[in-house]
Amino acid sequence: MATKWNGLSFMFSEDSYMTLIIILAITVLWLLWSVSSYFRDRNQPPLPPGSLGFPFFGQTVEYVLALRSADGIREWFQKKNDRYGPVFKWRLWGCQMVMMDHPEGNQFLFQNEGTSHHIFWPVHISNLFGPDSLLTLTGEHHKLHRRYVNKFFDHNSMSRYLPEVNRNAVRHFTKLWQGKEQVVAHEMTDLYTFSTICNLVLTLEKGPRMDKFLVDFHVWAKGSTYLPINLPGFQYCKSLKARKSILEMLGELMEQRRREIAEDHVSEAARIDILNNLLTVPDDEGNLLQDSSIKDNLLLLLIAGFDTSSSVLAMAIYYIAKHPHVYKEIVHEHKSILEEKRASGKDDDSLTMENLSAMKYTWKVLKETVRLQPVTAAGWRKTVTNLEYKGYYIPKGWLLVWSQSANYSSKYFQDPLKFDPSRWEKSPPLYTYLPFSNGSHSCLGNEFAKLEMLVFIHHLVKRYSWSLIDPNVPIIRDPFSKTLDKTLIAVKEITSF
Ligand code: HEM
Repeated sequence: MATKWNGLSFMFSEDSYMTLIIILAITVLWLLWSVSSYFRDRNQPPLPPGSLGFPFFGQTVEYVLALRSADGIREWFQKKNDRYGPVFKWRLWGCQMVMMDHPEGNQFLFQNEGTSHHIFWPVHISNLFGPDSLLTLTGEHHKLHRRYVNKFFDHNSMSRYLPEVNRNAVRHFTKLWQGKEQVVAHEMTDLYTFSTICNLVLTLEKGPRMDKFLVDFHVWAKGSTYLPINLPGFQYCKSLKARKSILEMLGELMEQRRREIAEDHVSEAARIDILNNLLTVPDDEGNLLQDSSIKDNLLLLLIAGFDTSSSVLAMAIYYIAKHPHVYKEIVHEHKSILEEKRASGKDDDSLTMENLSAMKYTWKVLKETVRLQPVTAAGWRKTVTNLEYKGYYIPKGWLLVWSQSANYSSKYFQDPLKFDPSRWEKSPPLYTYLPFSNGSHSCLGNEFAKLEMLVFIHHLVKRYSWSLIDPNVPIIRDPFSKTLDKTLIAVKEITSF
């Protein structure tokens, strides 16, 4: 009885009144929210069709699995498109998203960037890039930083970088390909693009430091496509550790360069590299970037300029081998360039910007490669206001998604799964083909990527013919496209070209 009395007295104690008030307040708030959303729903257009799936996870698992191959991701988008139409909602890593259509949706997304929406990355990905990276910055901060870094990627800069990229390519083939009968081409393109970007960004020569960098970058890159579990043994945790190790090395290189600048000992090549520019050239407001910002952006340039171009080059080698008429046409183009050079008295390995401009067919081959094997399958922006698009309501905080799925649509590309560089004689409608994205976060290094890829193909075609060891090898994504055998090829040296 005493216990029962004690229990009742507890029920009517001060604490219990507080509990009752909190429960009542929550109930009233919930009722208010329900009533307001009832009226809001009646007055507002509907949400886009589609399914958000399970709370938090939504379609995360199926999407991450689909990302493992270009076919997988193409089929995933196609399935959704067939079921719901080109604009649909879904959920990834706890974020509600709306897929935009082609080309109007993409145009809307890129043209209104910074007003109704801005760049967004899930926390686990922005932690890999860092808070000061161009890829994660938004608004005025991004504009200022981008304008600044862009100075080092304009057309004039390209002609300054060309001789060094060319020297690096020649060195690459002389040191790593000579005397070989078989080559793992993707490993080679990794080494080429990595040494090229290390040269451009840091003037870092081949050696133990570059080898350690390369290992860390491979580990880092995988982090974005695995479950973000930061526990020992999990890929994501390894990728964060790799980031830390890369930043430490960048810190050491910055200190070393600062000493060289102070002692006026900077080499000719290093004077034009990105590190030197970031350490010495002030921005429009007369300031130098802070160290954390320099490190995040050096890391971004190294990562953005390495795996991406390497994957495109390795896949181009694969497609060229599979299409002998494409190989023939490329050979013809590069022979003509060399004949012209010889006619003007130049018979060496040097290349000019004019020579690169003459590589029109090679560029079509690379464009066609990246159409079928895009580097980025999709990207997103976060809405900062409620939106209405094509009769649908998109709430503030949801994500808008642009994708490369138009690359596989017969609406824009005839026989879309066929590798056909000649299709690039005509351009597709604006905002359908977006290999380098668009808008304020579009690829900053696209001109450089074009330059280094054309240089590589030129020296490859001049020196070797090649064939695939396994023409039926499957293509996967990890995180970028590659064949399962990393494009294993048999190579034959060409004695006169
Ligand atoms: C074939 C090679 C490449 C492809 C296909 C490619 C593609 C892309 C794409 C699609 C984006 C935008 C992502 C988005 O909008 O969400 C991007 C951003 C970026 N890329 Fe590239 N990229 C390539 C090579 C390079 C190279 C060589 C560099 C550097 C030298 C580079 C530097 C950057 C940077 C700095 C950004 C971020 C720009 C910003 O957020 O303001 N990329 N790239």
